[in-house]
Amino acid sequence: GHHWGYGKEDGPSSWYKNYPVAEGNRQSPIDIVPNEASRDRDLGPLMINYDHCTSINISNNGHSVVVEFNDSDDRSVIKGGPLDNPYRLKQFHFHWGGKGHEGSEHTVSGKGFASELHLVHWNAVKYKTYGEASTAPDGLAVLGIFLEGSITDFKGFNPKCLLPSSLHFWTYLGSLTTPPLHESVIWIVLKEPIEVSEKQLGMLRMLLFTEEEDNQKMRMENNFRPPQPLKGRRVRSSN
Ligand SMILES: CCN[C@H]1CN(CCOCC)S(=O)(=O)c2sc(S(N)(=O)=O)cc21
Ligand SMILES: [Zn+2]
Repeated sequence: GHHWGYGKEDGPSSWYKNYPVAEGNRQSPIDIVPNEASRDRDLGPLMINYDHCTSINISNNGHSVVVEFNDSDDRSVIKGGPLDNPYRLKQFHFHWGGKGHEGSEHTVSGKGFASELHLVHWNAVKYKTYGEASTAPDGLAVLGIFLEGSITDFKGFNPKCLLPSSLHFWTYLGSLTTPPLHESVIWIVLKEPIEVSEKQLGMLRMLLFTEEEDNQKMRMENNFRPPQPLKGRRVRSSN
């Protein structure tokens, strides 16, 4: 398929050439401005159940580090909040920068975080396969969690213990933040960041881009798309 990346030639500002939806009306990420978000009474609490999540593998897909889960049943689901159905956990991955407060995809009043964790879920009630859901306007729900650098521990990759204490969130209708940029994502961004140690962030930064076919190695960092135009969308806030 079309090769894309985060470099000068193949990065976010050139994705529109092969993926015209990059200039669509519900692109992600966005800059979230808290006092412009509307508090919505009928946004119920988010319900996250990862107790029996079963990870299958961890891989470097050349764009991020991805942990895949068994999504053959409803054992790991997210529901409530803006969602009309339970959405099944499929994978999680990270976006990060080379230093400091650059690296997250969403920003809050222009402020970025060192990294952003995306837990990707799909609507298995309405769609038969993940692929089908990934192109439907209500097919995916991605939970975004900001990571900021400080010296604490985070215990491995069990998503349950990657969640902050508060599940207060912002939500809006958006897209995948990488090609194919499908406008199929209900975004749920938690307000409270989790803290990871510089050591862990360093580990993320150490990951190399490794593409089987091309042998030149690029450092995998700054794998984030900048905020996209809101185009009149409403951002809602949980109570
Ligand atoms: C590098 C490609 N990243 C894609 C791969 N998938 C999309 C295509 O799937 C078709 C079956 S995905 O649904 O796993 C997904 S979610 C996000 S993000 N950053 O918006 O959370 C990007 C991507
Ligand atoms: Zn992502």
